[in-house]
Amino acid sequence: MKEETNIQDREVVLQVKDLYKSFGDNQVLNGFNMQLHKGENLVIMGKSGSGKSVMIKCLVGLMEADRGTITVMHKDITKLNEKALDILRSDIGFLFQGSALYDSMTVRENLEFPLRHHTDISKDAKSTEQLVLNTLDSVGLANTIDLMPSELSGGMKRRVALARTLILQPKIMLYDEPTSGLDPITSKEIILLMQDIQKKYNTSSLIITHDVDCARVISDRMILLIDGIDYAVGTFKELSTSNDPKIKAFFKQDL
Ligand SMILES: Nc1ncnc2c1ncn2[C@@H]1O[C@H](COP(=O)(O)OP(=O)(O)OP(=O)(O)O)[C@@H](O)[C@H]1O
Repeated sequence: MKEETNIQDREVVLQVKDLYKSFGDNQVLNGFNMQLHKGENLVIMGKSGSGKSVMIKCLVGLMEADRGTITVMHKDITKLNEKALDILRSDIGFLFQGSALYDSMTVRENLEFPLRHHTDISKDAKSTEQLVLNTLDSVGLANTIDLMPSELSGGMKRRVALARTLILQPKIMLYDEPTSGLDPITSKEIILLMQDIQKKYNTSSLIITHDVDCARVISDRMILLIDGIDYAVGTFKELSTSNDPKIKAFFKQDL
């Protein structure tokens, strides 16, 4: 008997099938497919303008696809009403490029903020404080609880933004360019933190990045979004050693 389950054999928590989206003559997604398995780190790479953000917006219901199906935790999101969609969204955590903190609030208040909309998690002041502290601790920043965002470095802000997302204990994490704008050392710290979090919370993560180093370190599997489709799917090793000119160019280019 095998000791470990193959990722591909695990439950599918997010699935995109045959997704199409165009803007006028600009056919951005042309039948894109994707499957994210439980506990998996799936990286999506694509050149600038290839449709990564469009895909992620369709995923979270911020944009309507022309055609195709999107299933999150076995539910077809196009068939859900707003209330059901809201419940489902609470299972999904986002760390987007611009996930800015609220500048006028302390770190503690920033983390308490999402809890207000999810009273099932926040019970009383004492347990809320403990939850805020524990979550900050998991990003290594428990000592910043009473600081203002202006007192934090760029990397620390990104960590606090991550903690603010984690406090709702999402099952799926969506990271859009988690290392953009950070220096190489801080980027590495964020990547290690993403790995720690995946282990601690057993989340499934979809990571959109241009950062080849980030992809190498974090991905269980990768998808290259080229010409609006899932042009290549495989491990970093498989794709980075491919002889296909389109894939090769991808790994050489500064995207
Ligand atoms: N609301 C919109 N209206 C019209 N065109 C759009 C809209 N949103 C995106 N596009 C177009 O869709 C294409 C893909 O854009 P998208 O933002 O998804 O690229 P991306 O892969 O995320 O790029 P980057 O890595 O630079 O963020 C682009 O040609 C863009 O101009």
